[in-house]
Amino acid sequence: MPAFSTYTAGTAVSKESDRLFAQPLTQVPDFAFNEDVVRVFPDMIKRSVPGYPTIVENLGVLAAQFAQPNSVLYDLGSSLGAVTQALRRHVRTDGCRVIAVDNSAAMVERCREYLNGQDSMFQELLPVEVIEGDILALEFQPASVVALNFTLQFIAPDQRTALLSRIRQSLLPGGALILSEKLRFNDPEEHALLTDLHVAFKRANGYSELEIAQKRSAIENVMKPDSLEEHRERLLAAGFSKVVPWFQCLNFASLIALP
Ligand SMILES: C[S@@+](CC[C@H](N)C(=O)[O-])C[C@H]1O[C@@H](n2cnc3c(N)ncnc32)[C@H](O)[C@@H]1O
Ligand SMILES: O=C(O)C(=O)C[C@]1(C(=O)O)C=C[C@@H](O)C=C1
Repeated sequence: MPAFSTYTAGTAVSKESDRLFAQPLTQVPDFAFNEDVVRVFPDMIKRSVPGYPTIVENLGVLAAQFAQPNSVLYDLGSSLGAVTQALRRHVRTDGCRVIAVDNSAAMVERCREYLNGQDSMFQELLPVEVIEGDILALEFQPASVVALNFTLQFIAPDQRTALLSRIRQSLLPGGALILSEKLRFNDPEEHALLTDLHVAFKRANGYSELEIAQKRSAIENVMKPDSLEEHRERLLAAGFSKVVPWFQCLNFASLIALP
């Protein structure tokens, strides 16, 4: 029986602990957002990403400032819909609707269950459509808020500028892209210090040295972080006019990019 907790507004999400990398593996497979990850994802992301709950909740607060009447709010790489739920808690602008997109069938299936549960319990929530698909192939509608919460780092580096350009073109005046990412640092000492501190964060959250090492090798081929400078340059090259970091905890940060 899966364990459940009431996480947000009465919607039950799995509270199964992440033990995926606890046993020695003869060969560590590349990390994938599959059924096994979906089962433990709320626990995994909270224990792995410093500041994650603060980023998600405040993403809703920021979005409420940029939401324009009768526009779309995108949650790209929505996983189980944590950002979508924060948008629903905070955005009160007339006529807004959320489009959540993820290319993991397992994530999308579970996300729809959570959101349907919310819909049946509460009236007057922003309408949400959950699409199973590749954000690189998405036809964007005019949008006032686009959230990429720890998703761009999983997109092939040579595809990132084109995606951000298409997002920029879809953004309405007064809107914003909110981009959260793991960072790397050009200064080797700064990189080593913040990487060590991130390992200390994981250890303090109950991960063993084996779990930390096996997760690192699972993820290194599929997740390619950029530096803050690379993000800024790429966003400006994609047509954004201003890039404002609003949060950093160790090697994880979130930026506001204005059209
Ligand atoms: C770290 S998770 C995002 C976490 C989520 N935004 C949150 O705040 O809880 C990255 C997600 O991006 C999705 N993803 C990766 N590449 C994608 C793509 N090309 N199109 C759509 N979704 C993608 C993955 O399936 C995964 O669910
Ligand atoms: O850097 C790590 O070790 C991470 O686990 C980071 C990260 C992320 O930033 O998305 C990677 C995959 C998991 O989905 C959760 C967290």
